[in-house]
Amino acid sequence: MVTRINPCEWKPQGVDDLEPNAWEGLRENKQHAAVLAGAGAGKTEFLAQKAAYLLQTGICSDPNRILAISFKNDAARVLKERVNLRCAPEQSRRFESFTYDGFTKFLLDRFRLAIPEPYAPPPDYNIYFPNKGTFQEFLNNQKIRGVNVYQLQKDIANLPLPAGQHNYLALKSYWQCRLTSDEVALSFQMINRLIEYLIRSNPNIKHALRSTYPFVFLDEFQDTTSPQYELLKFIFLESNSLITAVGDDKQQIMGWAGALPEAFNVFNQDFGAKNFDLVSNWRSHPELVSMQHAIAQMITPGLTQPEAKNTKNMKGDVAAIWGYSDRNDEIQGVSNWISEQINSGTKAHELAILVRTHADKLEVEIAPHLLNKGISIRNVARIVDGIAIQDILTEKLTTIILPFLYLGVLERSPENWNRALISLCALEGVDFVDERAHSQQQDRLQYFSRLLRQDLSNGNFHKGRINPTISSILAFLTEDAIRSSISEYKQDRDYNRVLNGIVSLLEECADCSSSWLEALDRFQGVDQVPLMTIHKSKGLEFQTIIFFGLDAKTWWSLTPDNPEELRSFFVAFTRAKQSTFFTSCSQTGNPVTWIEEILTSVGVNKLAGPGCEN
Ligand SMILES: Nc1ncnc2c1ncn2[C@@H]1O[C@H](COP(=O)(O)OP(=O)(O)OP(=O)(O)O)[C@@H](O)[C@H]1O
Repeated sequence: MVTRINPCEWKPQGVDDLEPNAWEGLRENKQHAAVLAGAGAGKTEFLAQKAAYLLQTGICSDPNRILAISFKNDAARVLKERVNLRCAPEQSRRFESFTYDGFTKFLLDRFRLAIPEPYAPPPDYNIYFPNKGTFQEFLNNQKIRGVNVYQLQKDIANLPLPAGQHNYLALKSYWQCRLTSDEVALSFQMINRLIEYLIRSNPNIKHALRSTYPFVFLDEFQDTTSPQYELLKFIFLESNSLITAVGDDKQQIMGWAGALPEAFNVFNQDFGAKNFDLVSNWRSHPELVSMQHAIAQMITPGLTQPEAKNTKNMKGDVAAIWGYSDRNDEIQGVSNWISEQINSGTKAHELAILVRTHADKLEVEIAPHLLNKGISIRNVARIVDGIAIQDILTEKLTTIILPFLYLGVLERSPENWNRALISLCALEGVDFVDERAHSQQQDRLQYFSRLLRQDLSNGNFHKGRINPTISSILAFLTEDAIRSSISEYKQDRDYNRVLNGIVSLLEECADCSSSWLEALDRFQGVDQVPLMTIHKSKGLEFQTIIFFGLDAKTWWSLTPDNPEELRSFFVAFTRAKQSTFFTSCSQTGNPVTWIEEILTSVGVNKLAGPGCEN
């Protein structure tokens, strides 16, 4: 039996301390809480600590669970991992971390048959991502005239089912076509509506959710869409479940995708939440924090500057706009600068290149220059065998397989051992209080990792070994157990897509490595310069950020009256722990003068870019 910690004696793990407001927010378990904080304030860390607090003290006791909903797959995975590593397995298995779409899909797969007819989709439904063209095509095919495509798109996402009650033929017909076609495909917006209908029609499901999850965490709350928020409100308002919403209004960058305006105000009004403002910045050092604050003030005037907790550990400029007049000079100059940084000891994966859009175009331009210097770049959005690298890395199947591969390569690796054992016990349904069953699984793991080490000995380094080794891991864990416990993998197509992606990416990495360890590290992006769009960089952090293309053509919409774009700029700026650089090339576009002026006023100067100083 795991011993409970007295709440007064509980201490945070992995960090020395929390700031006073974070402590208060963590201990708040009588009222809903809204934790508002700037970039790098430790919002995600706060949720991981709060989960550990609730589970380890028994405030969230068996069989109750914590439901955590994050915005991105990797945020959901990181949160889950932190809780796994800090809590006993019996506790951490009661922490369920989903993305919003993952949560609604999980409910759909579980309760599909309870959706009133004719809305229950078949078990092998697909997920699809419609765009304007898809809706237009539908209207054309159905010969429906006079319907605005955008309005139809909005109504599908917002109007409750059954569709006929709105006396709106196009909407009803859209649902009918989708649900009766040979291959049923649903968007996540449609799944949201189906779940709302499911719960409205089955009050017992609502009660079950309320009693299963007395604690609900919402990360990056500022980007929750209206239908997502309405569904959560419908399930949890006026229940005993306590919601902790964390976020930062200044980082709302999903307005175009329907993010709820004034999300925190709406939440406060509906739920009467108590507010906790975090005032530290643990990520960046004081000079960078002051610079970031100038932009934060433009988004929300009157803000107090956060207290920077990180220290500066580098010489030279911490931020600058690097001016170029020629695109080749820009690419060459930045490549040389990156190479110098790596030669002086910076890890390649700590130097990230961000772009507003079209990471693939920049990859084509810059990758050969870096490769000439022995540096690899990783475009996290690149598709490998039908799936983006960033998605492969955050898939649950990857989190299960990877620790086993490391155990086959490393003689001792306690972290990977723990991760592998947690997966094994969870898949075998081992009760963690059953010490005998637990120790049997340890013996099995020990035996199997010995076999894996024979399989992956370096004399055996050949990419042809990857597929059979992964197959043997899956056979050991049994694919059936994996697929029945992870709702996303119920359908062959989804499961195979991920599995093929993992194998192909690992084979690709083995091609440029000289050992298994190098290939596995490479798979994870170690020693490669990450390249991504700002949207993909959300929630991440790096030592240095180089933002390519601060010019009026690339960033035509960065104007003083477009707050969403300014917030995107702010997100990019705040990813850096030590330094942030922007490139601006007159051959690509004119400078964004107004933002350059603001940056200059806080010490971010425009300089000749590396390589053209003379
Ligand atoms: N109490 C703490 N003590 C020391 N380090 C901390 C603490 N809280 C957070 N950190 C570290 O500070 C960094 C930023 O934390 P985190 O990512 O949780 O911030 P955030 O508020 O979610 O950031 P953002 O919204 O900008 O993505 C991380 O490296 C994290 O490990």
